[in-house]
Amino acid sequence: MHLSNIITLAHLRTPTLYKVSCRRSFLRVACLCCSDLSCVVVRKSDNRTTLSSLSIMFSSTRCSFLVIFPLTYLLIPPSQLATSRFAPFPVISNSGLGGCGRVCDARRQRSSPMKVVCMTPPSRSSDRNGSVVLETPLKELKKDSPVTDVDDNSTSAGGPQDVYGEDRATEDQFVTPWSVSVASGYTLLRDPHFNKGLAFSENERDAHYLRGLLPPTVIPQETQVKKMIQHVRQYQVPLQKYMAMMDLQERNERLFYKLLIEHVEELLPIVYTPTVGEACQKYGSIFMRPQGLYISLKEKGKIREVLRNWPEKNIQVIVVTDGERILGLGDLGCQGMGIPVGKLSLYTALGGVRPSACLPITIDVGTNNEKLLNDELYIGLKQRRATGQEYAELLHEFMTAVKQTYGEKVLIQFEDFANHNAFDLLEKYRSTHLVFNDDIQGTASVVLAGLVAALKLVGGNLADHRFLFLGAGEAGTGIAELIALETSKQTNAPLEEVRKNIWLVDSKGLIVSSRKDSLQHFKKPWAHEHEPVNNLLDAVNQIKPTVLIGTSGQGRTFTKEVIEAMASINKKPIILSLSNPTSQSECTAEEAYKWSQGRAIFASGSPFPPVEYDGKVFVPGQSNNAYIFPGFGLGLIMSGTIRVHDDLLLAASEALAAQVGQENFDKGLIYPPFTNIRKISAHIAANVAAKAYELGLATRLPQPKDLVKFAESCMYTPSYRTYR
Ligand SMILES: O=C([O-])CC(=O)C(=O)O
Ligand SMILES: [Mg+2]
Repeated sequence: MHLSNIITLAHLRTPTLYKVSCRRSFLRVACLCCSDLSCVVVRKSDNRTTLSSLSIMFSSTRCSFLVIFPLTYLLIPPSQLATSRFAPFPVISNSGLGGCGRVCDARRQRSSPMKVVCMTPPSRSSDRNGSVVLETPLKELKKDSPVTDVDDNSTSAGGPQDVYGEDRATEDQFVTPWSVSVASGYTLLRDPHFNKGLAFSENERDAHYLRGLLPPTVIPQETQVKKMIQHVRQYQVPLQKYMAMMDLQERNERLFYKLLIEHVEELLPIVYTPTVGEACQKYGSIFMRPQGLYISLKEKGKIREVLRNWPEKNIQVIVVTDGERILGLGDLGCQGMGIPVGKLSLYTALGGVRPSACLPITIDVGTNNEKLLNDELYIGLKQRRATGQEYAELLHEFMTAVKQTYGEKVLIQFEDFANHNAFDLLEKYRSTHLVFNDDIQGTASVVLAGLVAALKLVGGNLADHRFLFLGAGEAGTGIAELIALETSKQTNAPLEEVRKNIWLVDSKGLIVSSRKDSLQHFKKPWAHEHEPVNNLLDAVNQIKPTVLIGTSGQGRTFTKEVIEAMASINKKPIILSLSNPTSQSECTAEEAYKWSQGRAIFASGSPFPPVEYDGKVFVPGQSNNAYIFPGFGLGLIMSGTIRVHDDLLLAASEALAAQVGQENFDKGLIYPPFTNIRKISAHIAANVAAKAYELGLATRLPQPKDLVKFAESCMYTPSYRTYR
């Protein structure tokens, strides 16, 4: 077990319950902050340990921090532990504490930027349960040696202080480079989780050894936000803005999220679609520091170990890609990492999931992108994609390892997998894991919400409309199925019947029954009786849709003729051009409004600026799954939901549609603005959780009375904490 896995830090002076991360029933609690050590063994129940009683025992010490060691760390059997109650713990020398030997003032009550690090994991072996027990060199801890034996100033080699046996090490002995430290001084300034830059107060500068490491001025976070937005705005090129934002995320996480939340409309297109697409394309050359976890074919058989290498243990959401279909840009291999990183930034900024609970993962099984294979700066495996059994085995090991490591309730969001794998993975794991495919299900949910809102502008029910899709992949068939499901619920008509109002065109033309035998399985439900039609324009003229939806990944495919045909059939044609990024959008907002003489109700996957046509300003909506997945995920997490059911997607959709106000409709909008996204996410989360409780899928009991308030109370806010 990795050291950071087994140590939980707690503040002694807060007499409450502490959640501890290990699964053993005995813990040894020791103070590592000062040499004035005490030590107790506590019994933990229900994964919580009462520390209130400990404050009495520690009141004689001057120290305000505890480190809790689970049993495995000390290698003492429970029987022995039970009898060695209050047995002392060997002192770890101040030098071993990396500056933590300073006595902390117990009277100060606030949070502390403390961390425990193991430079490399010690050698380990698996016990029967698959958990790992430390072997050496901690074996050399003299577990029976009383604290009173210890001479704090002793420097003699192999003395009581020499708990790691380092002084006696010779070249042929293995030594583990441990370091246990409070983040302070220079290290604190370079830790993005704790760094506050010039916002460190005078007191904090004194208490955390920051004097002289910062210029003398102290500024509040609000001023830092103002400064940073000016900094980002000075760049003309979106990719430069992206890099400035990533740089900030690496430097000062809370400032990054505060900036993103407060300027969400402006910065979403930078940290997310469309700029993130360009960042993925150029990832090799802009790559500075790794973000997220890379699991390649080289890690086959070792995925649990790879997961353990991630510094955070309490993971709630994983976004994973294999990079084969990044937005509409195709196979970007390992460089697809920008997508999970971007999606998870939105989980935090838009949905309020703690950054430390988010884990971006890229699975690298190679790439079929020749350009990348020949690029010396390519960061991934330089081989063609593994497929078939080899692919399935790696993915299965990954799915199993995730559940073993993080439990049943971790949400795994599949992102930007190619069609065949996306459908197969969702099908295979939906009954055993908490999985969600953003491109199939998230996109479907956001589009359904937009359509339900659009009905207020065009009239009628879903059943009165006729839908035509260009693109019959994940998004196209996912949206089609959710529309059919909702229509069937509203009308009580069988699913097969309502599907007949929904038509799809793929690269070979309209999907019709005569093509059924050669169709991929996910297209078959849409093969209706009709003569073959081999292009979109003819399909529009023959099917006469009221709604045209682009999910083709092909830019400029809604031509002037196509839009004009839609406008000649409908008074208010609904046109959704969903492919991302902007270059792949089926048409631009300007084209949609101009070619329909300002009559189109238009939304797109990537953002477009407002358009002036015939003296009127049209504000295009953004039909992007970013409206759904952060709130949807929050709803699952806060209710402890263990499986995703289609009704949860409908619940998310319904909640989003309900957030479109009259002032939005008046502007022709079918989505609310992103400025209110955290409020919107809280409503989505509440509706999703309510449905999960109704379906018996939620495990967090009892159900909170007011789910919207509960969702809001669960949300992370990026304001700075005050350090004691
Ligand atoms: O990332 C986005 O903007 C939406 C999405 O999931 C995709 O296009 O694959
Ligand atoms: Mg996607």
